[in-house]
Amino acid sequence: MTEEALDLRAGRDLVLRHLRARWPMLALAFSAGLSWGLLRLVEPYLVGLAIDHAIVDRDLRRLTQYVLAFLGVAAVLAVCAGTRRYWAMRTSYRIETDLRLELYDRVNRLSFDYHDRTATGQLMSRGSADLREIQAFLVNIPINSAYLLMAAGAFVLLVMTSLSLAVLAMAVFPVVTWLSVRFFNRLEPGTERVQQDLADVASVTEETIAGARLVRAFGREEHEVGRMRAAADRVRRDAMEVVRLRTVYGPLFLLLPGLGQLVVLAYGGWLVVEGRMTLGALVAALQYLGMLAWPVQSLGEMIASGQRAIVSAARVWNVLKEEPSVKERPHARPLPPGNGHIVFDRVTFGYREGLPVLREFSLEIPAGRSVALVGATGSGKSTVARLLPRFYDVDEGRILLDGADIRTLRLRDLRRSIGIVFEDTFLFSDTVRNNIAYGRLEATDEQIERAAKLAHAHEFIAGLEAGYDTVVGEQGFSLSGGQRQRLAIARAILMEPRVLILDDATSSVDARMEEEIRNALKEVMAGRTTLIISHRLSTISLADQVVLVDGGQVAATGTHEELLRTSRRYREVLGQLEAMAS
Ligand SMILES: Nc1ncnc2c1ncn2[C@@H]1O[C@H](COP(=O)(O)OP(=O)(O)OP(=O)(O)O)[C@@H](O)[C@H]1O
Repeated sequence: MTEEALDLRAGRDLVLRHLRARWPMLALAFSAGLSWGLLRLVEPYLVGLAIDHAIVDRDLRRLTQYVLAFLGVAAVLAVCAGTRRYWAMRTSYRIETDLRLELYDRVNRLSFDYHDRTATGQLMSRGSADLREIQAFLVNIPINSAYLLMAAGAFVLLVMTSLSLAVLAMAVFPVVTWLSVRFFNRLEPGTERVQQDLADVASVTEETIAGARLVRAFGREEHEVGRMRAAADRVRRDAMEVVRLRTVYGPLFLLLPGLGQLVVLAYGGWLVVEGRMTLGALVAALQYLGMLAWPVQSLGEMIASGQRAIVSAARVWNVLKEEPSVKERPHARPLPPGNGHIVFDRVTFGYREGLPVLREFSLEIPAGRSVALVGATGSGKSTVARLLPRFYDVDEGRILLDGADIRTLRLRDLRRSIGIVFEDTFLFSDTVRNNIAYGRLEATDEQIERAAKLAHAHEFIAGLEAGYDTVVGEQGFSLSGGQRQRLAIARAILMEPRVLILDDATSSVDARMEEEIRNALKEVMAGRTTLIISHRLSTISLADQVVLVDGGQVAATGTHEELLRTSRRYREVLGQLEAMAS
């Protein structure tokens, strides 16, 4: 779906930075691995000695000595192999966790505009498939280095045994390496496509699960299954392409080194028969050659796995490098004292450059007063509300809270001072108590209950099967729209915010529920600066003042009755809202 630009160098640097940070573990894995690689070379040497100096000479005492020495080496090898594997695994999982936390920390800090333009499934795939790819490569670094060391040693020993034999036996290896590089160069784009396809499948899955209700409501199950079929088919097709490549090249990789062994057996056998080489040396040479085969043919795979890991790391880097567009200034101030006096001073703002939603928007809300923003759909009401907690920063003009430009304040202070109730209430799979206390974990049971009472939620909570301990949210008890909204109101007011924003907080409930929520709102709004955005007249009428937003500006202000009398546009907009509601 989305093709993103990848900075491979940055991906590599990211992996290196994490390897450096975990160097003690890595050093342990390497030392065990390298000891293993060197010791493996001793085994064929011992076998050669045993044949030439014990078996051929029929000396059983010596044979026993060689067997015991072989056993000793094998035991140390086993310990080294275990230690290498353990520390390689430990390092790779540690780095995967480090990266995952770094990624999650970043995602949690990014501003709204980032989430506006990034598909959730893509982000989820960064945290799963891509991190797995990196881990799979990391775990193989110490292991493959050990194999490479072993192969280099085997090569040297083979040359020392017989130069002509080594040259002949190695003749096939350039072919194997060439094939390997060719294979993995073709494999690489294929596996990259599969990775991207899997991210797309994750996107579709995430959307259909998150939007399950919508899918059912509109009877679009078949369409969604069709969408998944297309995405899943792409994975299958691209994965099969990779399988075809492996089917062709895999047997070649087995066959060619076998030819090398054949050459050694024939030419080396001749050398032994002619008495120009000992039998032990031939057996050792055959074993050295065997040790070379695997590392040489898997060289391409190592390179490809490294490339895949770097592509994945570059994708992860694309998230890590994002800077939140809304940032706290270096010497940000705490919140000044006050009761929530708000000024929008000639604010211009647009989500995209050159497309302003608000144009020189000016509005003053005295502390403790409530204002309802009314306007046609898409006129920018919610945008006004999103600017106050700095979900986005204004392009021009400024917003003052109790006299301070909000950009000079500590972000956390600012956001904690604003309670927001959105149109759809998100509940975590957790208890009612924890959902209410989400913004203030240290709140006592009494405080939570008081907030619930104010929000007219206490009664229904008390009626739930486990009261405040009932688990709600996706995996728990399902609450009605009105109940969810009242939990959201309780959650907002538990923060004792200076400013309360109700963004379409009553839109998803029926008239009777709205009545209940309205009663709750009346109490929590008393004496608190409140910004109401609603399509419902009854909710709008809760506000002291109504502001008509039109063309990105304040078109008129007054009480509901005043505007009804004086503003034709207000009457028009209300007409539209009513038409929509009915
Ligand atoms: N995240 C976003 N990215 C880009 N454009 C956006 C975004 N959110 C809103 N817009 C656009 O900004 C304009 C104002 O949107 P806003 O949500 O503020 O309107 P609203 O008055 O609250 O509408 P409604 O009454 O339908 O909720 C609309 O044209 C909308 O398409």
